[in-house]
Amino acid sequence: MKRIAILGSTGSIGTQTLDVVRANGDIEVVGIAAGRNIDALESQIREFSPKICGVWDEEKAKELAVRVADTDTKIVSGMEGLLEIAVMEGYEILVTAVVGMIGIRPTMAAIEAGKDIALANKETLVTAGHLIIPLVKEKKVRLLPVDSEHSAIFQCLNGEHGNKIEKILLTASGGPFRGWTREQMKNVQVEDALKHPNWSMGAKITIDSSTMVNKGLEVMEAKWLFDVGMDDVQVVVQPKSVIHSMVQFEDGAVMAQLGTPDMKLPIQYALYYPERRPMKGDRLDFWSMKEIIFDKPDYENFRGLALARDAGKAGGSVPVVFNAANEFAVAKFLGKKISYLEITDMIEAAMEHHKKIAHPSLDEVLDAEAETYEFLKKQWNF
Ligand SMILES: NC(=O)C1=CN([C@@H]2O[C@H](COP(=O)(O)OP(=O)(O)OC[C@H]3O[C@@H](n4cnc5c(N)ncnc54)[C@H](OP(=O)(O)O)[C@@H]3O)[C@@H](O)[C@H]2O)C=CC1
Ligand SMILES: CC(=O)[C@@H](O)[C@H](O)COP(=O)(O)O
Ligand SMILES: [Mn+2]
Repeated sequence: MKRIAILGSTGSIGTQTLDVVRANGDIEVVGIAAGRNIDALESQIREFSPKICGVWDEEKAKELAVRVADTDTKIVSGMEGLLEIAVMEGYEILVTAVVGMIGIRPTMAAIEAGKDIALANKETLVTAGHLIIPLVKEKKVRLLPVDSEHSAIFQCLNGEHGNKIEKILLTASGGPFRGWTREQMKNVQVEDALKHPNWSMGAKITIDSSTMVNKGLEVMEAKWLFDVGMDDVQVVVQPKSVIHSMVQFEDGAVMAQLGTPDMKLPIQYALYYPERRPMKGDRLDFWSMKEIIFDKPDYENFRGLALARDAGKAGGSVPVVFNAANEFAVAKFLGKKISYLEITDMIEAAMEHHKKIAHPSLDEVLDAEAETYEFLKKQWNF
């Protein structure tokens, strides 16, 4: 019996992780956590009987505790709650499926406690990769990628026994505005940007895919996971998301992982690695697909992708500012407080304003996040 804890159990990745648990029947879920959605948490408690459940919002945590008083699940709240789940005894894999930099501290605490990490949350690695990767090595735990492209790369590397990567070919759908100019994107509304061509995901990452900031974050994520330089990761637009990513080796061979757009595969692969378990669901039909189209990314109109490259190359605290500004801007866009193009305007302004710290400590990472929020609030009069 495997035992896991899931931070972000009510979200897109969290609920699909629970689907994988249901389908396999040999995983015990000992801890779950979410932000505010206590209706979903209550039904998860009743179905999976976790020992502990975290709710970020303190009031909601109190409400949930009353609702589930008839169960044995302990309810905790806030960051203390997330940390308590992360370090609890009696489980092996933490699924980090919360959205945003909030994932850094519990992920690091879990690694310190010797847990393997199934990592969906890319913001954690983008902003704290310089702290997390050495810690993973020191504690000898496994960092198992869940993000579809990184799972694909991980699968392509399986059995390569340390053969050197010449290049990572990171595929991108290009999002709903592929081929558009900035002029055409001026009046994009939230509802338009939430229509991803291939994947059904949470709101924040769906907006990130539309701006291609998601791909920028993923280039930095690949840099940390696979120990390559920013220029060793080539973004390849492949609109149907059939090829989830590829690895080119020094002899010119290219290995690719293909599949339907279903996150349950990378989630299951991470949970059972190195074993492949059977999985029901759609299969690719190459006869009806007929062709796979490729294109170059458009760095001029998708400024977020260009800014991500700059941030990744600058390193230190700059990716923190890139990511924090994007998290702030996307929340404002989803709340209909700023226009679509202001997302990248905010990222650019925050990066220009920031004075780089070469090797930020965890406190400096979190301070750079807070300072970015303060700067943008002031500049945009929030
Ligand atoms: N969805 C996907 O297919 C993919 C997602 N990812 C990455 O995985 C992560 C999760 O994405 P996704 O599942 O789409 O996001 P969702 O928005 O669907 O879910 C986010 C989850 O995090 C919880 N949460 C939010 N804030 C807090 C907090 N402060 N404390 C505790 N829990 C919190 C939410 O709880 P509540 O419901 O209460 O708000 C919810 O359970 C992101 O980093 C994303 O980039 C990567 C690849 C694919
Ligand atoms: C499912 C997943 O991993 C997402 O990150 C997805 O890849 C988004 O697609 P694009 O960013 O390529 O549009
Ligand atoms: Mn991805």
